[in-house]
Amino acid sequence: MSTRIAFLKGHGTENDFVIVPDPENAIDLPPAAVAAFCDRRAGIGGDGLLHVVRSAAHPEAKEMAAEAEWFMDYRNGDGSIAEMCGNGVRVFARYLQRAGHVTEGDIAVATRGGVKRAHIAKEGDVTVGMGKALLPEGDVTVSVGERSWPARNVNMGNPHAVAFVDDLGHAGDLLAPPPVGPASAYPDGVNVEFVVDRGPQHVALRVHERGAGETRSCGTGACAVAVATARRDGADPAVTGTPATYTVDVPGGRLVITEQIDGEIEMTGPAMIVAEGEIDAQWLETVNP
Ligand SMILES: N[C@@H](CCC[C@H](N)C(=O)O)C(=O)O
Repeated sequence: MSTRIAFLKGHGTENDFVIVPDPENAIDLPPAAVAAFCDRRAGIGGDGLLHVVRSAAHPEAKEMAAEAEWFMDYRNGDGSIAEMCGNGVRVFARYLQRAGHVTEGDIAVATRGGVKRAHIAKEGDVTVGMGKALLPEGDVTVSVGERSWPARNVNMGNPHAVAFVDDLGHAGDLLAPPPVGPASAYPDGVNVEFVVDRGPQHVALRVHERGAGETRSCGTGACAVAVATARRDGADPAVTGTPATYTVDVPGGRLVITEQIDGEIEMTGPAMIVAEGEIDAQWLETVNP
């Protein structure tokens, strides 16, 4: 691993990320190094890591290079790879703007879940086109201790189980991944959202993220929740011919999600960069000798 690595720290509704700019994909980032960077006590700390690479320089993104110059090589805090990260895309767009790679307005970002388009607003919010939700058939159940709930299986590029509960406290401490069944519904693991109503088209959630634990927000999770809640409410924009907008409160703030009549989902919320620095070379040696 190179001995001088610059990093930044950013968050979107307190879903926080270590950002590692590496345009030419020259930095070796094995899972153990990612986990060390994201460690909140012995590292920098983050729910995940945004490896910023030119699409043309990354084997998984080359084919998207004509459409999107930059690839978000997203890693969960435990070092595992995920297909998509909604808050991550917003923070990624904010980073590209801050670094001067793009200006305010519309930009494209390559992700493992395809090319996403983000709009950077003057006021500070970033809106991202999240694509369409898939709602696989089949009953899913989420359990915490003695309680269990039926859940909705929603795929936003990454897998989610959305459970409506009476009280977010019923989700308990969420120190461990809540069991979700049947396991065959989620061969690669799952992100779990617990949801309560707050008012008309307004809900609140808690989330246990695959590869990160309980986090303060999850953008793909908020989209999954908005779609699951809309269907529960009998609102399917493709059928009603009216877009459905839901406000989703997360422990770290608020996201606004709109599903258009063609099924395309847009998510709007804040995205900030909070710090930048350089990884200490000696520490790096202990992480990845
Ligand atoms: N926090 C993210 C989701 C990150 C990936 C997730 N943990 C997974 O493994 O699928 C978001 O904002 O969407």
